[in-house]
Amino acid sequence: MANEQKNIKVVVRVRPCNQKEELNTRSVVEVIDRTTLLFDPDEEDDEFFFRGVKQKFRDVTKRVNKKMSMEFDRVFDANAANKEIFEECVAPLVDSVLNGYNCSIFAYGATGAGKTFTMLGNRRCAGLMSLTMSHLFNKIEEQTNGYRFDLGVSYLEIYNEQVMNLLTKTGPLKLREDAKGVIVSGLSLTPIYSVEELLKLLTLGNSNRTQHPTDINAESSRSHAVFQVHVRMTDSKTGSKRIVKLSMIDLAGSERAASTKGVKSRFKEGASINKSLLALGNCINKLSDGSKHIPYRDSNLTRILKDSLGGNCQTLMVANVSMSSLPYEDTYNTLKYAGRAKRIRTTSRQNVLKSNLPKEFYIKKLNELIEENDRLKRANTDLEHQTSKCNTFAATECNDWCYRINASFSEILKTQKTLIALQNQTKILTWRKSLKAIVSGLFETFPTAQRESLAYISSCGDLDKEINKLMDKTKCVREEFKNLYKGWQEMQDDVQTSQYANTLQPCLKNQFICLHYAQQLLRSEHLISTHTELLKVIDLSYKVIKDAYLTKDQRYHIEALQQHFYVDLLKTEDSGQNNFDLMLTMFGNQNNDAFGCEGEKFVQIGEFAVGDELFDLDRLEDKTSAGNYSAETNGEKTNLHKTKLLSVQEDNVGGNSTFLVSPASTGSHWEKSKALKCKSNLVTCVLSKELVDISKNNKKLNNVLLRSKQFTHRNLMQTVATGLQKENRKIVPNRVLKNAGSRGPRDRFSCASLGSRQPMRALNNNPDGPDGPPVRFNRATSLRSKK
Ligand SMILES: Nc1ncnc2c1ncn2[C@@H]1O[C@H](COP(=O)(O)OP(=O)(O)OP(=O)(O)O)[C@@H](O)[C@H]1O
Repeated sequence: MANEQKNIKVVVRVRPCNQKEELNTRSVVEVIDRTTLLFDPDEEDDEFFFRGVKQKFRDVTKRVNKKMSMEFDRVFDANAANKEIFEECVAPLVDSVLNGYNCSIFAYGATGAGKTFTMLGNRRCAGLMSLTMSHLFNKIEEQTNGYRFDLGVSYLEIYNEQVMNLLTKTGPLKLREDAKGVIVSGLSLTPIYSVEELLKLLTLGNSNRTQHPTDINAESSRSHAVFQVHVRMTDSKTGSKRIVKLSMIDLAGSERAASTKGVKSRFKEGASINKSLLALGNCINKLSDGSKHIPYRDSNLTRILKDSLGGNCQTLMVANVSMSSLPYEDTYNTLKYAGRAKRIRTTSRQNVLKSNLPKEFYIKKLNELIEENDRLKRANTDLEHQTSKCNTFAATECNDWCYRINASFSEILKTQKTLIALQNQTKILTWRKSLKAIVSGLFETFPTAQRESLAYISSCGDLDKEINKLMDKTKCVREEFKNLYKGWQEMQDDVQTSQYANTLQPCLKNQFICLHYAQQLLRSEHLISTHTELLKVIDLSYKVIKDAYLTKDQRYHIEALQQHFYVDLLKTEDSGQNNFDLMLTMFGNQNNDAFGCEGEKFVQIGEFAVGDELFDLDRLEDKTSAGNYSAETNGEKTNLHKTKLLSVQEDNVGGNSTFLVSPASTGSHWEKSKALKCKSNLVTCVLSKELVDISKNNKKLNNVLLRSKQFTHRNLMQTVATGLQKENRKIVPNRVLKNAGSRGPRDRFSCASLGSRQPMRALNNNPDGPDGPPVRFNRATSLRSKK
């Protein structure tokens, strides 16, 4: 067991002046801070006057102030209460007692300095003894370390060098010394079980204590009182015991012989007290000097305090002083001794009392300990196993993160799908609304188109109401979407700060890519649905126009167009784009007032504000185009206004229509194929049955024309003309004019002029224009060829 070397802890307690001291005295102790005091400081009114004149120098007849600064473990000023001293200085000693260390607390000081007040207190204020015992009992009750506690107390006084038992009022008792220390012969311990019992014993002992009034203290204790608590701690497992001693000593106050006032018994008392205190002072001096021989045997007081001062003990000395200048010398001596006592070192060690148990007990104990050791080894293995599982735990935690990310993204995905579907639906309905307006316009312009128009209008229903409904829903879903996005961002932040950030980043990235592809998919679905809607409208418009507006001839041509390419065209994969072009070809090329709308207006029917979708949803709809719908091909936007391949222009009400090829198609493969189709249309029109019946050669001629690589208006007309001439020549050569260089009435190829039965002369009158020769078809020729 390690020995613990410690200095005696010395605290100074300054008591306030009593009534007597308050008059004509000054304070000789000034507390500077918690550990420092100044003894005999300068007086404030230390001024010296000579013949009424203030002198620079002091009164030489006056004593010089000591102004001694002294340091202690703690200095309590006149305002300090017993409880404060207890909590700061004594309570830690109680803990030491329960840990097996002997402890002593003794109050030192001159008579009337406040020793008894500190140790015993009074009716209003409990002293250190009762406070300590209460605390000790409380601590014992709290103890759960398998010890059983037995307490016994003794209360002695040393009066005139005689040791008396204050509890039994017996004595004098003899002191004996053995290897364990000083023993009071015939002293029996009184067992106690509660604080109340203890306080009763203390009161009893105090009442038995010798007290006599002195000059300074009316209730001066004329004896040294030693209160000892013996604590026996028994380990309930091993049966080992330890006995610890807590001593609390209230010393008698030193006094001058003069204060005995010549009373013999008081004089003897005082001499005895002074002798014992002198012995105590000597012991303190020797101990602090480190002397080997300590004169403990000089008095019974020092014999009893032997253990507390220089033995196996943790000691607290409370040096009591008055702040008054009356007991100046006593205060000085007390402080001087206290300062010396501070240097004393005690060696304390834990007290253990081995019990005389039989060998079998230790064998049994050893076996138990071996078992315990095995059990702890197993527990250790379990713990190691659990530690290795921590990695599994990390994996589980990481999985939880992944699950959270997946859940969050699937929610976003779902909501995004709903949101885009709602937007698409709204867009389609907005289209429909605009188309309804157009169809209504058609209906006004062409009353004959009533049936188709009305059917369409009635099929549309209350679009405004439906659109509003959808927009409300969209608003809600968008809000939901925003919240989800916010949650996602928070989760992303959490991921960044988590310890699995590196592992989870790819997971986040993957989910984001998935989201992006889902957007693309929805986008194409959206385009398909809008194309389908557009097809419907084209079809309807076509019917309306055909029935209401075109002449018989034109209707025939349109039908032919429809038969030969329009229907096929609609079936092709890129039908959306082509139909759109066709639509514009038919209606949007030039301002067509007849339809009650402009091409541009027509294009804008898809106007729809997309809004501020998240996750780059805004890319799905180009905001810069202000929501104008336009079909896209490979991400390349086609300008619908410029895609004009073929236009139908009204020539006259009588049915003479002119078909012309727009010079717009050059460049890309797609554009060329469009041009080719237009050429094909034209050729089909030119060779239509009504104009010239060359059915047998129709296919052949058709091929010839289509092989032509010249797409210009002029070249195409030339090719057609030449081709027809050749065909005519083959059939009836002499009836077809070789010189087909004359121009038509207009600067373009006129099917109408071919169809009408105008005299050839009239046609030939026209000089050759830059656009090529006019071609004449002789109906009679064609009829003959048929035969
Ligand atoms: N800190 C204090 N605050 C207030 N009063 C005090 C204080 N200390 C002592 N007194 C009072 O001073 C008087 C003397 O105190 P006390 O009896 O404790 O002195 P003592 O040192 O025990 O003297 P003696 O050695 O003669 O027994 C008592 O009336 C006590 O109430």
